[in-house]
Amino acid sequence: MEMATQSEAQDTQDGRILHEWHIPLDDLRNLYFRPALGSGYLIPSTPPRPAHPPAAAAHYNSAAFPTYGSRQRFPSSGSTSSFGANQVQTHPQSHVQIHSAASNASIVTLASSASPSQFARSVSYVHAPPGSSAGGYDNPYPPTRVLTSFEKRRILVTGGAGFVGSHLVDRLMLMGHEVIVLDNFFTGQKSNLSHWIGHPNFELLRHDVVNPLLIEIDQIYHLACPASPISYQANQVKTIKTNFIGTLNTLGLAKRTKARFLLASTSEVYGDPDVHPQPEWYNGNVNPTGPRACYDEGKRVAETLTYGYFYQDGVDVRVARIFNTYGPRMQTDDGRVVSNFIVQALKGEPLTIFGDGSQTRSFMFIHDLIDGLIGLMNAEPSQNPDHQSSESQPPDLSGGPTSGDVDQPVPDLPHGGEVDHRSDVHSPVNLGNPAEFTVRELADLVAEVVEEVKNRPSARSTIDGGDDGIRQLPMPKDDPRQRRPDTTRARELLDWEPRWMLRDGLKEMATFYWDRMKEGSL
Ligand SMILES: O=C(O)[C@H]1O[C@H](OP(=O)(O)OP(=O)(O)OC[C@H]2O[C@@H](n3ccc(=O)[nH]c3=O)[C@H](O)[C@@H]2O)[C@H](O)[C@@H](O)[C@@H]1O
Repeated sequence: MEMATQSEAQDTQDGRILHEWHIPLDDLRNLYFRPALGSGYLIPSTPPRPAHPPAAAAHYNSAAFPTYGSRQRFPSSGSTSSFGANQVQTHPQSHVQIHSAASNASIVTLASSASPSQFARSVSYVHAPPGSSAGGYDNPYPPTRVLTSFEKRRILVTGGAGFVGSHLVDRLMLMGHEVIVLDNFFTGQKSNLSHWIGHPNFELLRHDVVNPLLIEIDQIYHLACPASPISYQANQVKTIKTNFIGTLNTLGLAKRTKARFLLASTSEVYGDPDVHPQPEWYNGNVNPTGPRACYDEGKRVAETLTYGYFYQDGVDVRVARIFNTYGPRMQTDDGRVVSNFIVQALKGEPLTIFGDGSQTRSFMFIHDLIDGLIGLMNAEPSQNPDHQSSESQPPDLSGGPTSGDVDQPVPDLPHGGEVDHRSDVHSPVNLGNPAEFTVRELADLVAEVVEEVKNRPSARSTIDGGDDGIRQLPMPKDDPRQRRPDTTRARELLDWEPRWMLRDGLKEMATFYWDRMKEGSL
């Protein structure tokens, strides 16, 4: 495919270092260009009855029931499933046996009570997305790297079932790490991660970060918080609580376990900026009482807490300020502009432009963001004395870091001037694509790309809502007029630059939604 060729060529031709987190694009695509569990349908089927059903509940186990441990044919799905390689052992008296099976199928057997007669009434479901074969692989999981115990990290991703979180989890799993996902499923979805469920390196916890959690962990990516304006404004108090109490709890966990902590902050900390493009030293222009304040101020206090734990307790912290990001797995009703426009264009509906469409944003494709996040988490301060600039020397901190784990305290970010960022891994880092577009330009590009994806002569001509297929709606309050990251720091510190052009990323995302439309789930 055109995009794969381009991206792969960039990997090898732009002269930049390939890190262990640069996974081949096709391996990543395998995880989202397929029907997710949860987007298909359930096919009832009847498992073969055992020749000699056990007489008592205590004998209900996988040894007594060959169904659970051997190859089995499910006539209704017409395919052969192999569950032996991926058996889940539950307590013998458990009412539910769950077998993660092939990459796109699983069986859930409900034995409503432990008696032979009731077993006869038990029902099995093969979960088979349309067009899939239910099972068929001995190892149902995508191949992951094998790491030594020295290299392998136990990594917590809060909000790991969401759009950004699930792509991060994919990458960390493919890299061979052990990943624990924590999500309250307010905006996250289990189907984003269904391909990992049952994998020995993977654990999914339904847990809200506003409650403390006691686990052992090496690294924490703290992503938990709805990011779309309609989601975070739906319950403003909860949004603030998530950012404040949730971050407090997660930092407490980092402190106790001495884990490295990365906060997913946001470009929204700059508010409606009066400095353009936005460098990290810019302190922003946020309305503390407006409708966006719960998120903007929530993330600002999350940053403040992060540096409180850094200075006071020596927690090894990283802060990524993430600019507008898009890609496959964004929920279709997410409400953000890219998902709205693509879904509207695919459905032949008018694209809803808020205001006159002259406001600007800089859109980053999800794979670029994940490169940046993992790069930042693993960045170490440069040991090269040439890189130790005076600005990045530790300021005089009475009562500064108390732990020897921390390499350098956060300097005050200098306003302009010559700075060498390579020695300062702790200060905030902008992650965004500096290519800036008006919302109107985005609408035009989306219409073109969707036309290509649908392979129709003119998608735009099929969009209702006036001559140009646009419906103009009022501008939301406090909506930033312009936004573009200054990415100098990310480039110098992480050797990171976005590689995905907007057109290519939009095509990838439109193809993802188009597949969902064809399978009937959109
Ligand atoms: O996508 C993101 O990463 C960011 O999305 C939002 O920030 P915002 O820039 O307001 O994102 P959108 O809701 O996608 O809006 C972008 C622009 O498009 C406009 N828009 C949005 C939706 C739509 O249907 N039409 C439309 O014109 C909005 O008014 C805004 O000017 C969140 O507040 C951020 O936390 C998040 O980081």
